[in-house]
Amino acid sequence: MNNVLNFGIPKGSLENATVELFKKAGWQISISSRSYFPGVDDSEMNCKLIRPQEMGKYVERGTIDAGIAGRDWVRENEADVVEVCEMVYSKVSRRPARWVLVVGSDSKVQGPEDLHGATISTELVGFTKRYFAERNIPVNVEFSWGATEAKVVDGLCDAIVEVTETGSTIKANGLRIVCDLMESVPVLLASTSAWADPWKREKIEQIATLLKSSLAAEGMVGLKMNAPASRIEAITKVLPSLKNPTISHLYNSDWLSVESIMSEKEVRRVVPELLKLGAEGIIEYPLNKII
Ligand SMILES: Nc1ncnc2c1ncn2[C@@H]1O[C@H](COP(=O)(O)OP(=O)(O)OP(=O)(O)O)[C@@H](O)[C@H]1O
Ligand SMILES: O=P(O)(O)OC[C@H]1O[C@H](OP(=O)(O)OP(=O)(O)O)[C@H](O)[C@@H]1O
Ligand SMILES: [Mg+2]
Repeated sequence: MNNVLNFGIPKGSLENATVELFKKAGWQISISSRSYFPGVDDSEMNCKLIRPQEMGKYVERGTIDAGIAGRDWVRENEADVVEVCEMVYSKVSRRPARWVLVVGSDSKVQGPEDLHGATISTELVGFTKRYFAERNIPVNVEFSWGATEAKVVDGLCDAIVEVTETGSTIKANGLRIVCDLMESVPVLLASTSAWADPWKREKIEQIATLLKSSLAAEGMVGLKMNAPASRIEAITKVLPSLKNPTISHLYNSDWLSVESIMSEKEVRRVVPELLKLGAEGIIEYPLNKII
């Protein structure tokens, strides 16, 4: 029988971004409506959609070998799992999600200490309780099933602890962020038993490497050009690179070929300088992965 890795894809906010990232990494995951068992074009993998709030629990038990979930929920559940790597992406951006303390715009609260005796509504109850207990601020923390922002608008609570990415929900409800409590990024988790199994560990590491290298390549490009040998010192000085630019000789010529990897944003600054220094035949190409 083939070796198979049981892998959890986070259902909900991180679902589409995770599937897109796997696509860049070389795996086609297809999710059909109402089915919790996505197809994947890898006979060594079985995928299952699991809520990020429960991923840690199932990975800890070994029900699934590995999976991706926000670090916020892994910590909340104090799951005993191996954190293989972190990846910086959220629902719509490549930034961490932020858990923030939020109040109504007319609230006088300026810091957590002003919430002495207050009622705080949140989905992340354990973390919030620990946060205030560590600061000796007595508060009443209530579990929220969602639409949490509405509760502080309505006066159902004094403050909320909520996750934010773009800030649009907080803004749309006219709320104010008091302070940041925690940042969270998706993490690749493995069960201790899968990590101890040489085949599964290698498979998980392969997935981690390819997902991370796909993220690393985003916004990066390669730039290649011909340069007169006499100007090579000046040209390499203006070229950003991962390590050092690659330089090779053009056949039967005293010109050199120079190649370098850089952020796409740097290209518009670098190209005019390269032209002034005598570079010719400049080409820019996209990158799929940086390993
Ligand atoms: N824009 C975002 N909104 C909410 N959670 C996000 C966002 N970006 C990343 N996350 C992460 O996604 C995980 C929460 O996923 P979940 O699917 O529960 O989000 P949700 O939008 O609250 O789901 P639901 O639609 O069921 O309320 C957390 O780990 C959180 O840090
Ligand atoms: O900062 P933003 O980009 O606006 O994203 C954050 C919002 O997205 C999530 O809401 P969700 O869609 O899960 O609704 P819910 O409150 O009903 O869970 C989260 O709970 C915030 O409300
Ligand atoms: Mg939600």
